[in-house]
Amino acid sequence: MMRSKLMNLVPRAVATTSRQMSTATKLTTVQVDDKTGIATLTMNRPPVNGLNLELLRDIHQSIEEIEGNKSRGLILTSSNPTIFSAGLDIFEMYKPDKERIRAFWTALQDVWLALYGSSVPTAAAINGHSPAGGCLLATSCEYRVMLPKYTIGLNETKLGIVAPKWFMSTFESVLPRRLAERALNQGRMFTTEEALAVGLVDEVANSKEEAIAKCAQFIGTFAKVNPLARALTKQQLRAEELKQLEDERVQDLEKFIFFVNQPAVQKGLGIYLESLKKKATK
Ligand SMILES: CC/C=C\C/C=C\C/C=C\CCC/C=C/C(=O)SCCNC(=O)CCNC(=O)[C@H](O)C(C)(C)COP(=O)(O)OP(=O)(O)OC[C@H]1O[C@@H](n2cnc3c(N)ncnc32)[C@H](O)[C@@H]1OP(=O)(O)O
Repeated sequence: MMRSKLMNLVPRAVATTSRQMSTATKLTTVQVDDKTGIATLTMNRPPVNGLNLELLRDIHQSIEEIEGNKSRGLILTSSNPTIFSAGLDIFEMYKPDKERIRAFWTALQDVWLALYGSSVPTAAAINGHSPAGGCLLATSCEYRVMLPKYTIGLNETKLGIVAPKWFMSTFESVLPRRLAERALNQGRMFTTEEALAVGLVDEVANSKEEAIAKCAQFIGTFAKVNPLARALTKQQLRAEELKQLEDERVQDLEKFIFFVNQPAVQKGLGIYLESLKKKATK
């Protein structure tokens, strides 16, 4: 897979406008800035960018498109003004349909393999809350810029569920081990300011536009670096985690199906969904 991605590393021609590359997908858009050659992938599934099967498939398709169109980098962001992504759509896991939940988890694996293993430089413009699966997407990128007064983290234990190993190793690739372990066990959500202090995000910006500009600046730092050497370096650094999931995809899926169907887990998810609804009616 990486071999074919590496074939795409010939720099693209530089023009002066911005083009919408993909409108075929409904829940994501890809906009390539023809001046910088950087693609912005925007998630657009109201109300909270809950990662359901369709959104995950569209994100995957958009990443593949960006890999294929010789973009110089990928910036992941959201069209929602206050939420980057609320993480996995809990309705996919609560009283799940037998076939659909398999497709759902497989699509999540696809997205992570494509994003974490992307051959192009990646950055997240985190323009809102980013719990759980939202945090997974952000930490799969190489750089993070976040807006003030939001939260980010892996809060799974608070929901009575367990973040899979690859969620944890992604988190741990950003945070020091001791801090990552404590935060995972606590299900801790970090405010923007706390996330900056511990290095969970790299910079804070005051608007989405500024966040995207800072992400573009980060991607620009590779302008004078040989793209093949950069991609191979990234690939080697991330190879172990990628290989682990590639090798254990089926077992990972079965473990998820077994775990999520446990009565205690279903009960916990039901209670959590109720608490979200109650919050909305307060
Ligand atoms: C031994 C075991 C070994 C291995 C384990 C194997 C397998 C592991 C098994 C499972 C692992 C799963 C990993 C899970 C990852 C996840 O991502 S779980 C999802 C976690 N997400 C959250 O907890 C976020 C919850 N949402 C919020 O905190 C807030 O909604 C928000 C901060 C994102 C936004 O707040 P507001 O702007 O105030 O919006 P509302 O809260 O009013 O929400 C609007 C609307 O959206 C619904 N909603 C919110 N989040 C979700 C969601 N994640 N899924 C589905 N629906 C969601 C919310 O209920 C509101 O709905 P309505 O009331 O308008 O109908």
